[in-house]
Amino acid sequence: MPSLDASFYPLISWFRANGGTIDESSFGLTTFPAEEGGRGAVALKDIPESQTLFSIPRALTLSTRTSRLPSLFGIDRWRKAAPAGFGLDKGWAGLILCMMWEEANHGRWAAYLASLPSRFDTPMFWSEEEIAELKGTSVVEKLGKADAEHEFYKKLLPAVESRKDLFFPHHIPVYYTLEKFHIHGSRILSRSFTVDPPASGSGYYQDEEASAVNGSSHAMDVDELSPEASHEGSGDVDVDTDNEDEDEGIVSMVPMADMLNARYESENAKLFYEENELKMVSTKPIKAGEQIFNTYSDLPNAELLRRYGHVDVLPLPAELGFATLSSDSRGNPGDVVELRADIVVNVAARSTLGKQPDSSSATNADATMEDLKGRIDWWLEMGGDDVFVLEPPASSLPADLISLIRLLTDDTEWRKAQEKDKPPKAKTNRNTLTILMDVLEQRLALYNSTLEDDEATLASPADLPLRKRNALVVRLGEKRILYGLREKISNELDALVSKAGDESAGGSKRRGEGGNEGRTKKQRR
Ligand SMILES: C[S@@+](CC[C@H](N)C(=O)[O-])C[C@H]1O[C@@H](n2cnc3c(N)ncnc32)[C@H](O)[C@@H]1O
Repeated sequence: MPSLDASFYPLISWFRANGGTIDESSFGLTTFPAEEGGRGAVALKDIPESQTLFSIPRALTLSTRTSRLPSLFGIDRWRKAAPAGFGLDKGWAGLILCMMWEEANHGRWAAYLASLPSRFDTPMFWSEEEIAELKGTSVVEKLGKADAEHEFYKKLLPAVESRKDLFFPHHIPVYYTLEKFHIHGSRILSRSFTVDPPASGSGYYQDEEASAVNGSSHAMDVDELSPEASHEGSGDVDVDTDNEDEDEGIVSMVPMADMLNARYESENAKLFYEENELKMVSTKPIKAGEQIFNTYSDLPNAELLRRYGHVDVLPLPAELGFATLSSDSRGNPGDVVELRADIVVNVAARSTLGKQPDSSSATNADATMEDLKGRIDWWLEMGGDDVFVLEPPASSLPADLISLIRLLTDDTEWRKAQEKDKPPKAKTNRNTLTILMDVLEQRLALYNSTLEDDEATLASPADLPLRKRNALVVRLGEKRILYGLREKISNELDALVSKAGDESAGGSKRRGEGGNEGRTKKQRR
């Protein structure tokens, strides 16, 4: 069993002194090896299902509702957009400012904030060279570093500078810096929960008197637990979390609940809420010595890395169809690949031009692009997506991707779609599959390395730094899906070709199975 670590005592004693309760005979904090999450929670004895491991008074969660700052600042100026106010109830700037202020003034959450990490392995903190390792993955586009800096300079700093009585000038270079903004933002991204308000609707912004009351637990005897508070897996720095509505869930830091690590399909505890407190409850029996996990909805590695700074590496079930060239087939079974529609449009344009007698003419190219632009605008107007999610090969291909390919490459389908006001059905034929193969090649071309390269690097990981290794694991997972899909589509094409051969030998050729394009053999990346 992992040893219990005295470094957790300040957090635990602060938690208990402020009304938190812990079943200390069952629940302990400890430090696991880094690849198992580092600091985390452990079962000290066999725990049955539905046992409360600890409880947190709502008043001890840290949010713009529980911090005194918004009411001291003035709710109107906090909420109103510039120039009348600072729009601090939108996004995470308000919560970040509360965290900065509580830290600067050694407020109620000082011991909790001091216990949180200040160093992160999320790509937000990576160097350019490290970020380059992620080229081709969806992580790069979603970093949101520029948006975060904009929030800091345009919203948070002006609010700070407007109130010298609340934000002392000598605190500014220490607590209200861009670096601190990123640190608190990353703490929110990796640890916060969205907590619904109590049914009574009380406790919106705290006034001074209310928050002066220590957050003692008014434990209620409630047999039935309400739905769980959701882990803030969904939030982004740039997501608009409009907290105007008092019924809406609010992004909150939840001490103790955020000490639990996550692992694919390993969740054994969940956070539930009652009127006055939140409770972490076991959702299955946990054996003494096992880690207690609260998992954020089995995310793919790209998202785990972007939000939390870690990746899951587990055996990949063969039936999911991930391609592997080596004997080591480990990764995250929940991986997916994002595919942008512009790749599909470019491949469709090439295919259309290729069929024209004078494919090199600039006039033809312009006309083709103009036509495709009309089709894609129509697609978006009809609510079509501009990013598709490719799942492991055992799952079916996204129906909307097939539909878009038909819309872009088949004039009859395009005409029918407009007549019926409905995108084409997701039926595959030789033409769609050939285009899909090309799309997969183009998607693979976005990476700097091949599956072979990555597997070879991972096979000799001796001095692979953690960030490089995590980037490689993300790339590898995505490529294993793309290679697997390419194999699957190639087999489907082969089957169609031989079926068409048989039928033409037998004299009957089915409609729709004999596109003009021959199948082009691509060089494997
Ligand atoms: C909610 S906190 C859990 C407590 C955290 N381990 C700590 O030391 O404070 C989430 C963070 O823990 C780490 N983590 C969680 N699950 C992990 C896992 N399976 N492998 C590696 N790190 C993990 C990541 O750094 C993540 O951002």
